[in-house]
Amino acid sequence: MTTVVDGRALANDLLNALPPRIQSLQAQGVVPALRIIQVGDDPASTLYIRNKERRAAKLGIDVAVIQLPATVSQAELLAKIAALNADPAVHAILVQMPLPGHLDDAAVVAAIDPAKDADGFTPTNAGRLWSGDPGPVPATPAGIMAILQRYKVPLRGARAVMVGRSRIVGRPMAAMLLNADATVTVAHSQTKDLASVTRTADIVIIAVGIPHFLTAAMVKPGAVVIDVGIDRLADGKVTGDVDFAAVAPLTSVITPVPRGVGPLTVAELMIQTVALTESQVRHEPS
Ligand SMILES: Nc1nc(=O)c2c([nH]1)NC[C@@H]1CN(c3ccc(C(=O)N[C@@H](CCC(=O)O)C(=O)O)cc3)C=[N+]21
Repeated sequence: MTTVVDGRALANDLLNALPPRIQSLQAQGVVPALRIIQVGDDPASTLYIRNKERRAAKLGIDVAVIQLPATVSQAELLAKIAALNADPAVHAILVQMPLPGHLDDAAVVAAIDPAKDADGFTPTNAGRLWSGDPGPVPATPAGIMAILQRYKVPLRGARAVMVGRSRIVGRPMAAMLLNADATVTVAHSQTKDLASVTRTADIVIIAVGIPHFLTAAMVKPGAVVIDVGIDRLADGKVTGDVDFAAVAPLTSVITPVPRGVGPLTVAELMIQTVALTESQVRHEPS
């Protein structure tokens, strides 16, 4: 029997815990404030950002998108981040990825104050995660952990294969699974005989950005399959990295695209924004 994850319902459930926390901050005169920096106007990024904005506004989070032209210089972008770091009314900052090629991703991410790092991408917070210490964590892998927990997928001792090694998904996901006592393999574009690796997995998580890349021959019967891909087909339809029709019948639990991992990414970002605000309020000099 296959269970298809309802990402939208789980996202709504998680978000239901936020209003009391937001109200308690408001009672202290604080409105959680998230700033999203978008460089250029990639339509997919604009859509994801709109979903984040809509959610934030609905919750009473003060959200604003700072649009910078695709030609912005590294120095100008770093100056914008420095200004947000210094603004006590801003609690959470994220720079939407990917950035145009002339910008240095690593340097841009490293410029964000780790205490305001909504995505948990800064080296400080990535290091905390790999060390097993608390801190802000990347939203997509955090959302996947919420799915695995809600659908009661056992992690201790389980064989988990992460396909993809990006800063935003693969690497932090591997750390979170390891912190949860899974046996973790990270596979990627240079992995030899990928199918023989994924077929050993109790849990396969894929984030490669290639439509229908994971086929039935790559999955062990009864496995859990988590699809992080948001891939656009020629006809404009959105699909995932998993050949869902062929793979789903083999699985115990599988996420669809859309309405699988995506809504959890947005929810976890809201949760992170509130958590960062709470910790800044606690640490405020009185
Ligand atoms: N600094 C940074 N942080 C991010 O968190 C970040 C990023 N850069 N760059 C791009 C990825 C992608 N991402 C998504 C957000 C919302 C949906 C989402 O709302 N998905 C819906 C709708 C999908 C659709 O219809 O296209 C769903 O899957 O049901 C998906 C993906 C955040 N990302």
